[in-house]
Amino acid sequence: MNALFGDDLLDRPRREVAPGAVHLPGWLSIEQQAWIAERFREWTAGPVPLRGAKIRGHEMSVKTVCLGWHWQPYKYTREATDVNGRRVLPFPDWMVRLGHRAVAEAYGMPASAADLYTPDTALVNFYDAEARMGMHQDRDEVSLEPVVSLSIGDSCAFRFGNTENRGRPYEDLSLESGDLFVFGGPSRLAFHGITKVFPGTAPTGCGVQNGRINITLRVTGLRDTERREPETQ
Ligand SMILES: O=C(O)CCC(=O)C(=O)O
Ligand SMILES: [Fe+2]
Repeated sequence: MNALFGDDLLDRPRREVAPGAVHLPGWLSIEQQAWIAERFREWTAGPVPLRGAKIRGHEMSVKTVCLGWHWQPYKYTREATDVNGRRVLPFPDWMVRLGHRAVAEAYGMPASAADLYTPDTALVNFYDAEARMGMHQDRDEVSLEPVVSLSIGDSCAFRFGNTENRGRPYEDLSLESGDLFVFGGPSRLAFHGITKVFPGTAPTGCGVQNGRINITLRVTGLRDTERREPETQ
């Protein structure tokens, strides 16, 4: 019943968690979630596979595949130089549109203003029941445009902290399948992490039976530096 009539959303209103950080529960419909989960299977088929990035020699428990630009600690490149050297898949147009809508709705902006938000990379994370992500800042981007985060599958405990350090003050909130979380402005460099995934909580029909997909859309602020061949006259 909950999934059908959205009763759970009555207990989970949209909320500004901190200045510039907005949680919109149940933002994606179950059909949109299932459609994105299908795309996830295509992205993981290559050219670059899902992999745990290595941080100071330790492989992350969260597995990631990127679109547009490939992220590795602590840089973005077009080719996955720490995986197989292949260029990552392009950033899809529908994700640019989704990013516009997300920013417009989170900040109550007219759609025309949100059009200026042009994400060019997505980090697509997969969490199994044991995966966690330690407290960190998203700071490998040159741009300080907002980060748009979408969740599909199992629920998790998301810790959203302050911009100074990994410790308190922070708030623990639950991110569930279909939720949108946008953090920008004064919260853009807030520390955040995933402390737990709750197995068996993915709603029927979301396209993920076990585990959690998280997609963060970002603006790298980078430009390709390789010189193009001059056009022949
Ligand atoms: O899984 C999440 O909700 C957060 C992911 C994240 O913080 C990141 O990819 O940098
Ligand atoms: Fe992050």
